[in-house]
Amino acid sequence: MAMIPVELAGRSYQVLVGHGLLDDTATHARKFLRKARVPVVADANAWAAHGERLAKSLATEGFEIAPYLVEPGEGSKSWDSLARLVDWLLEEGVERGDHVLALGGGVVGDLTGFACAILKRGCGFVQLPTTLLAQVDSSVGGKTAINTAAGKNLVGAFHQPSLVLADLDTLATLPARELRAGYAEVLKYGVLGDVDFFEWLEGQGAAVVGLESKPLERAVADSVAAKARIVAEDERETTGTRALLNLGHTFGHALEAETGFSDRLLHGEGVALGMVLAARYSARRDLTADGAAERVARAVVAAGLPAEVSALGLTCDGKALVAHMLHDKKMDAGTLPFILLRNIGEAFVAKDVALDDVAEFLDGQLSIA
Ligand SMILES: NC(=O)c1ccc[n+]([C@@H]2O[C@H](COP(=O)([O-])OP(=O)(O)OC[C@H]3O[C@@H](n4cnc5c(N)ncnc54)[C@H](O)[C@@H]3O)[C@@H](O)[C@H]2O)c1
Ligand SMILES: O=C(O)C(=O)C[C@@H](O)[C@H](O)[C@H](O)COP(=O)(O)O
Ligand SMILES: [Zn+2]
Repeated sequence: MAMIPVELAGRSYQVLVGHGLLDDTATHARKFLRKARVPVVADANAWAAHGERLAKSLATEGFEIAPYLVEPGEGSKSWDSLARLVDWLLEEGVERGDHVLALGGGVVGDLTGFACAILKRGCGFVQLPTTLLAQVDSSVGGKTAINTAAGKNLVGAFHQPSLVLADLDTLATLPARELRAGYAEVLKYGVLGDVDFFEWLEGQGAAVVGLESKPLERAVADSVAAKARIVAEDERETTGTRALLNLGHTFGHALEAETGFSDRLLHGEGVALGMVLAARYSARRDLTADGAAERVARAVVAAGLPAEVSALGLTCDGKALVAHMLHDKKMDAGTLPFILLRNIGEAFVAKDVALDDVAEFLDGQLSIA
């Protein structure tokens, strides 16, 4: 098992990565649970596959679960779901000093985290991530949010969990497409800041997605450690360091919006496409070393992820995608910073990108057969 600290003044916490952790939830989370009845917000699929193990673990320490099931899918990161969940937490009598457990992927983690951020001005929560994406990314770092009609994650809060238990065994029941989507965020850590990790993934990516124990544990633990370092340095994305974690997301979120936040394009797939677009756009501006962009694209394709936006069958043009980008939270006094590459492992924040140039670049990418 790996234990990775997220060091933040006054609210540091541990991320535990390993096998069988869900069976020991009661042991690890005990100090956060003050009442016999424990509210658990769970993705319905994660609950069906792993709820019993969680209930059994809590029962060994005398806890009883109050389950609240969330409908799977991005649609649950909505005002309606948030309102229903907050009402339920209030009915359950959750107090500020209590902790809520969130079992599931990034959708349940983001929704529950946000509900806990605003419930009575903030109660505690523990993340029990059950997707690869949630284990390597969304359960760590305290970004919580819902989507609105205008775009992705537009209403939310920074609210850190008190503990994260990433049980690798839960990934055994995850559909292959979801595993691949989560892998995009793993690859992201290599592309943005660690060429050695990227190279290791070029060799071991298939083993990671194939859930081979050792490579999987290393990939998850190294990803979490990379994220923990960045979050500790720039928790609220104010200095530019944390913005690097947004590599691929400016393009990716626009594609997610254009496809209606639906199963047509999963978040991780949008990130994979977005990373390739960011790399190619960097090449267009002569910023990157020769061949770097296509090397990123090859790593994406090798993992069974989409690398060509033209294959999505979108009918919009580049301008329409750029219009979605105007809602990006990185927007600053009318300028949209982009995360671009000098090389693999060397991402940086570019503040001099002209949006009509991006639209023109995207027109070309949309029509590549
Ligand atoms: N807060 C952050 O820092 C952050 C980081 C990255 C992504 N995100 C957000 O995370 C969301 C995507 O998360 P995700 O990829 O985990 O998707 P998800 O939460 O929708 O889960 C993916 C699918 O897997 C199912 N599932 C979950 N665990 C399972 C299991 N163990 N076995 C079988 N099925 C299981 C779910 O029901 C769902 O159908 C997006 O909304 C994205 O914006 C947030
Ligand atoms: O933690 C971060 O910071 C990230 O940017 C991680 C991303 O993978 C994640 O998708 C995040 O929710 C995107 O942030 P947003 O601020 O663009 O909504
Ligand atoms: Zn992401």
